[in-house]
Amino acid sequence: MITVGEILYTNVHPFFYHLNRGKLEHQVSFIPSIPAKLNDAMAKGEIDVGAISSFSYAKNHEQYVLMPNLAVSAKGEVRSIFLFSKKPIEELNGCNVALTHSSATSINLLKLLLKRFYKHENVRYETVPPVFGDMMASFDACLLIGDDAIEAKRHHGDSFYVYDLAERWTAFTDWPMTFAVFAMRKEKLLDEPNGMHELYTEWKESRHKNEKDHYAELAKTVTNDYGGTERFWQQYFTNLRYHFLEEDQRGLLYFYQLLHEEGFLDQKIDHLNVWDIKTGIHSIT
Ligand SMILES: C=C(O[C@@H]1C=C(C(=O)O)C=C[C@H]1O)C(=O)O
Repeated sequence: MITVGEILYTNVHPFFYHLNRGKLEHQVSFIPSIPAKLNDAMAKGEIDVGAISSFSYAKNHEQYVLMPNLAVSAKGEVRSIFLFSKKPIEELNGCNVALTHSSATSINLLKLLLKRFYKHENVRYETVPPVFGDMMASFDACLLIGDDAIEAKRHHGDSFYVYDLAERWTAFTDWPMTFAVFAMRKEKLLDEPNGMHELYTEWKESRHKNEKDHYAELAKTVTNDYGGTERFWQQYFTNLRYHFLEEDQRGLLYFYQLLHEEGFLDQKIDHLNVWDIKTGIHSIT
């Protein structure tokens, strides 16, 4: 049996929407949750495979192997990871910032951007539940991700300064940002290569079906479930990068390098361990 983490955010729907759950049922069980919980469960070995925060991969890379060519990345705007602020971002030194408890990558990306590129040495961060009203009642700014961020922007986007973190990252570095990667626990891959292969094929197939109709059907379903317009969701999915191309991988390694330089990541990560279906695990530098 393979235990699979399923992020409860719309941004990973392209991989899950057309999944043939009936076919996988006999060998796979799904655990739906927010990224931070799935990161922890995966680190503890309670989950064997799934999309996790790219930051969490860095922390536990010795235990993990990445599935090739699957990720959630953006070059420029991501449209679902926002810093909402009462002041312009340039003036946040000395301020209090609330961080959503559901993220790992974006909270570290925010800390990195503020320290490295805005030269803010003195920002106080607190991790709290993603409740926009509570966050803005007690803090100068707050970071939300996923559907929480989309909803807050929809309702409060005009009342605050709003910064898209991927847009900021690409503006400063020219690289894409990868928020989620598909990681497997190494020992499970060795035990169940066929089951992993089947899952991998299903995720790719689901993504392919969504790309084929330009996310039209998915956008319709998501609009019914979450509101917004079909046009918004179709553009949202089309804008995201789901193929973890070489440029995405290099951008991710650059992110890890800067995190290490600024003291947000103890380990120096200069390669990614990626599964090659034919030859086993190989290293990308
Ligand atoms: C694109 C997004 O990426 C998500 C952000 C994550 C993080 O910050 O740790 C983790 C998983 C991703 O699904 C989003 O939430 O909007």
